[in-house]
Amino acid sequence: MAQSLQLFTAYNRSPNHTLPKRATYSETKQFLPATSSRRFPVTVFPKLTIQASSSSSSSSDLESSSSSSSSSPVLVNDNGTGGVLSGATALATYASATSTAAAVTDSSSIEVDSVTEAELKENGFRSTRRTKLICTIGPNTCGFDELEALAVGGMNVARINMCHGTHQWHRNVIKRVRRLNEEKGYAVAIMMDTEGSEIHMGDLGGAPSAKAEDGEIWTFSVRTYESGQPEHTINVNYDGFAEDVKVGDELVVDGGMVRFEVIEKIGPDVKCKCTDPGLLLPRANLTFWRDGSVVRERNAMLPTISSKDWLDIDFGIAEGVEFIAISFVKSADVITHLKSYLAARSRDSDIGVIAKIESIDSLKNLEEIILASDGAMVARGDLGAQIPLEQVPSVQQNIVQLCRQLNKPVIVASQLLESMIEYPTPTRAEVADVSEAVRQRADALMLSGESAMGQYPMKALAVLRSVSVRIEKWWRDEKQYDPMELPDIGSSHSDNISEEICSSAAKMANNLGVDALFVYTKTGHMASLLSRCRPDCPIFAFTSTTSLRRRLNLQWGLIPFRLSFSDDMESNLNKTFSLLKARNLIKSGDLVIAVSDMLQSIQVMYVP
Ligand SMILES: Nc1ncnc2c1ncn2[C@@H]1O[C@H](COP(=O)(O)OP(=O)(O)OP(=O)(O)O)[C@@H](O)[C@H]1O
Ligand SMILES: CC(=O)C(=O)O
Ligand SMILES: [K+]
Ligand SMILES: [Mg+2]
Repeated sequence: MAQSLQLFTAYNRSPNHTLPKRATYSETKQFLPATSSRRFPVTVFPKLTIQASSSSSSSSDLESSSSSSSSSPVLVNDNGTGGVLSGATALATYASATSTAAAVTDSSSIEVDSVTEAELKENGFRSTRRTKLICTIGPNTCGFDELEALAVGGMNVARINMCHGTHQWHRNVIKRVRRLNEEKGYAVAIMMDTEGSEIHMGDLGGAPSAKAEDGEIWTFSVRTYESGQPEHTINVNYDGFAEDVKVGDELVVDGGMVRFEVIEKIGPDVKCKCTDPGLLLPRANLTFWRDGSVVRERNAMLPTISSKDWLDIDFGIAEGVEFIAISFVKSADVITHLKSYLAARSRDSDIGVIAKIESIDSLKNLEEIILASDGAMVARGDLGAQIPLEQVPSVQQNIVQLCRQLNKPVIVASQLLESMIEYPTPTRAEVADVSEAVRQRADALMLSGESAMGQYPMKALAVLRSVSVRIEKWWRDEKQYDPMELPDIGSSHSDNISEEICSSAAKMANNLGVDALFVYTKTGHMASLLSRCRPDCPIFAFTSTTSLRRRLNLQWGLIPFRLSFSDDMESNLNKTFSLLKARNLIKSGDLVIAVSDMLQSIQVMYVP
């Protein structure tokens, strides 16, 4: 070790540290001006060299994730001068290049997924993507090949929505993702999203969608239609529906995708006139509005976790999902209740509970809900149906900030690239929206219909990836460090020491321009504390279990590896250096800062 400095006292935190000038990294991706109105962003790629691994290590205990990889826009162009490929071609080329890398690594004893490996080697640590990407899996992405293409394209977490499909369908998706992880070394986590018991439409009698035109009269009814659904009829899942609505109310489908006005009530049937035409999707959410605000009659008393949700949760436990996202959370109690249920039911697994913020009640109790949860999702689809749309951006920013302060991962979801359900390129406004979420340093961005049933799931993911990398690079080049004040959150002195160590390590990493932060963590806590600081270099998180490795894959900037390690940091570091060097993932002279759960210290060293 060329230089090792152990600090047993934490540095003082300064919110406004100045940073030294850093080398700029060559551009890997850029948007060129479009000449036609809809054009896929083009990609300029640096040379990608795949090097054979010269591993001499006998250890079989290191795995790295795709997550990091995720990152990049790395694609292949062997002249390095800016050949232009379409996103899809580029992805395919990259995939084939990296599968060569995978083949090379097969002969060695260290597992590392090909995408991460190729990217770390080619672009260096600093240009790896920090923002994590979640894809909702649906009919267009549930096959093994599609799931693999998503993993290659940077999917860190696969979301399954229990509003749709059977347990068998979801089980097959989970199995395929697990197989992908096992065979290819990815660390794609599974997030199960509950249906919740808010009011929603039925399944449209099996039709994939239905078009509602301006002025058409539709009937919303609690009746279920055994023998086929009459035309322009929608089943509603909430028994009190016809009693609760009034003539003149506005009925809002899916947060405003389609609107109706209630014109007549006939027993259980509610006749409505379409005032804002659009596409009705199966099981879309329904809200009704009166005098400018959302009406919450008896439906406000519906349980957050319905009996169907409990069955789905049992399914999630049995399948060993990493995260359960709870729809329409109203208060912290439900999260606490679920967490104790999970603790009792699944002693050996540690399922993270994500609170979906998508109702007025959840905004009222925001801080206590986030504190009780393991993360939060800004579910803008339903949220935008409950609060005026123009409030959604500021609410998003507040939730993202609060989550970071409370050290909980946060996901920005819904309509990021909505137009890509139908078109191969995003709108400028969508790109701006994605950029803003990245600039806010959300942990993760989520695709919904774009990846579940859209026509261009891989392209939508490629857009998230390239916009993330581009915006992250831009803020690094512009030195736009985020001086967010991070309050102490720990309840014990030892927790506070960990926080101080992580914030000091992150600050040192920025000031010294180190190549990577290393964290050795048994619980993931120190890794999340480093991620919370949003440092300027990637964080290699070493953990001893595969399930924790997958869980860490939701958090900003973490590149999770599985590694068997001991309490002896010196030997952990030497082992890690030799394993990573053998794979050409780091080289002599790289500057690294390391922290761990086991020893309250910060070590700064050059890779020997
Ligand atoms: N498992 C599935 N099977 C069939 N279609 C699906 C599935 N998952 C999603 N979809 C389709 O993709 C669309 C968007 O999916 P998504 O799960 O993101 O819905 P959402 O409305 O954003 O989420 P939520 O229901 O939690 O509010 C759905 O309306 C549905 O048409
Ligand atoms: C994701 C989700 O549930 C929403 O946006 O409503
Ligand atoms: K859901
Ligand atoms: Mg929702």
